[in-house]
Amino acid sequence: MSSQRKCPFHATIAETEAKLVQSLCDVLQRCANRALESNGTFRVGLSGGSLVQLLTRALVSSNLNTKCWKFFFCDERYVPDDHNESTFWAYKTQMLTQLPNISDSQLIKPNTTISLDSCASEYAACIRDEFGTSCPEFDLLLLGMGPDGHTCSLFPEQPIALSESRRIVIPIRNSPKPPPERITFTLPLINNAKDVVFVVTGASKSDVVKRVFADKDKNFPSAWVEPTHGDLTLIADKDAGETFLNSAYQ
Ligand SMILES: O=C(O)[C@H](O)[C@@H](O)[C@H](O)[C@H](O)COP(=O)(O)O
Repeated sequence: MSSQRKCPFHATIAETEAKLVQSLCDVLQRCANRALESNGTFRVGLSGGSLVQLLTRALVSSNLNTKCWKFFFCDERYVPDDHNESTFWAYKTQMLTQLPNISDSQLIKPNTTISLDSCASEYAACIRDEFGTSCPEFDLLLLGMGPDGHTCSLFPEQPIALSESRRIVIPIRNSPKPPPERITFTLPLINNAKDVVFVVTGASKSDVVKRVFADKDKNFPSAWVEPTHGDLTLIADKDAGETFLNSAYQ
């Protein structure tokens, strides 16, 4: 099952990790400049996994001024803030420790001390307040992708989450990847962003990168990411990008 992509699509398959980090720096610079010129704040959505280290490297190696940046979480595990499975905690302990100019208050995190449903709805309200609109438009979303084609906490086994059309953040109760309880951005919020960038590494993802970005195979949640008025970018290392590179794509 494949379909035509309507949004502009860019792909970078980086030969080395240094080049991948440089591509990420370039995206950050472009999106931050645009946001800061137009409204004085750069709002970016983060994902967990390998992105934590890659983004940290990108920011450490660049001289980007992050003073007016705000970081949100495209998904978060429903665990205490200082839990070793918390994505917030990963950024706090791995990124903020290396970037003292970024303060804790620039990480806008979900409240995982309340019920899971409230955590999701409160985070949605927080995002709507931040943007002053019911239809927030992130300047940039940085997404990862699992070998099963999941992104954020939208998993192939959970089609109802994928079909959410009203709420911008929802609770997830049966994530096949632990921990089972999470909150996640939904497609209406993801696809309203100005730029959505997947950062994907590792040979285990080579086939799925091709299935998602070349075949646009909707069996994989990542293939549903298609900004309605923004750009879609894939930044992959050569292991993850190999099968994609060898295929014809448009
Ligand atoms: O909450 C999670 O389980 C992770 O955030 C997860 O969704 C991650 O983003 C992808 O699995 C890609 O992870 P890697 O880049 O580490 O492979």
